[in-house]
Amino acid sequence: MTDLLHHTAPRQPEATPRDALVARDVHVQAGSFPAVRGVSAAFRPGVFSAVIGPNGAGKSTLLRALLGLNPVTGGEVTLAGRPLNAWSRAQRSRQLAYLAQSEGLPDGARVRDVVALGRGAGDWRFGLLPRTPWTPADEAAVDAALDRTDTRRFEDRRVSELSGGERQRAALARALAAEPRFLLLDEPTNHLDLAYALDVVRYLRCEVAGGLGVVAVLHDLNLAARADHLVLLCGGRVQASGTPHEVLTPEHLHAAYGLHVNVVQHADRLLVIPQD
Ligand SMILES: Nc1ncnc2c1ncn2[C@@H]1O[C@H](COP(=O)(O)OP(=O)(O)OP(=O)(O)O)[C@@H](O)[C@H]1O
Repeated sequence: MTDLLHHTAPRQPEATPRDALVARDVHVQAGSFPAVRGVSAAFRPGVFSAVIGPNGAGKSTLLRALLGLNPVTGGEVTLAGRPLNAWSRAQRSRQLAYLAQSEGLPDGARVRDVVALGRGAGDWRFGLLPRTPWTPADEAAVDAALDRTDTRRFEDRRVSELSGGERQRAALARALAAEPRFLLLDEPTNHLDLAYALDVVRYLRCEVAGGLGVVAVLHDLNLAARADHLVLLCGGRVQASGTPHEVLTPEHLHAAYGLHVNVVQHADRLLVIPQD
C-alpha cells in the first residue's frame, strides 16, 4: 500500500480515494507469458491517466485486467474498495466502459443506433435488439453522448460511410452513453491524424472535468504529456508513475525505450524529442 501511494500521486493527500480503480501487485499471464508482473497503480475519477510504455510492455493486458476481462493470477483489482470479482458483470459494466484497440462497429447500422448500444440496447453481434424498457433517460444519455463527441451531425449516417476518425468518435460516443464512472481506452488515437487525435484527447479532458476517470493506453508521449497521471510500464512492471513531469524524464524513457530523448517544456506542457 505504501508503495502504491508512493507511485501514484505523492503530493496529494488522498491518493486512493474510496471510489478509485486500484491494481495491487497485479500479475497477469498472457497465454504462458507473464505479461504483467506485480503492477500497483491507482486510477481516480476526475483524473486523466495514461498507461505508456514500449511495445509488449503489458499495457493492453493490464487494461483488460482492470476491466476484469483478463483474470489476474496474483494480487487484486478493486473498484470502490471492493474486489472486481465481487461485482456482478452487470454492475461492473455500468461502472467501467471499454474502448478496445480495434473497435468493431456494425457497418450497416446508423450511428445513433450504435451509440444506443452503449445503453445496453442490444449487442450488434446478435442483431440490434431494442432495450426494454427504453426510457427518456436512455434517450437523453444518447443525445448527450452524440453532442459531447460532435457526432450528432452524422447520427443518421451508416457506420460504413464514416471515415476512421468519425468511426472512432462514434465508438467513443457509444462508450460515453453508458455514463460510466471510468472509461478505459486502448490506443484511442491509433490511426488518427493529428487533428482527430487532439479532438479525442480534448473530448476526454472535458469528460474528466465532469468527473469521469479516464485510463488510456497511449503510444504518443506528446499526447500522454496532456494527461494528469502517467504509468510507464516496461517488461510488465511499473518503471515510473506520477505526473508527466515525474515520469517523462530522459532517464525513465531511456530505461523503458532504450532511446536518448530530450524533454523540453513548451508553453504549459512537456515535449519529448528523440535524439536519434
Ligand atoms: N495470448 C498470448 N500468448 C502469449 N503471449 C502473449 C499473449 N498475449 C500477449 N502476449 C505477450 O504479452 C506481452 C504483453 O502484451 P500486451 O499486448 O499487453 O503489450 P502492449 O504493451 O499492449 O503492447 P503493444 O504496445 O505492442 O500493443 C507481449 O510480449 C505479448 O507478446
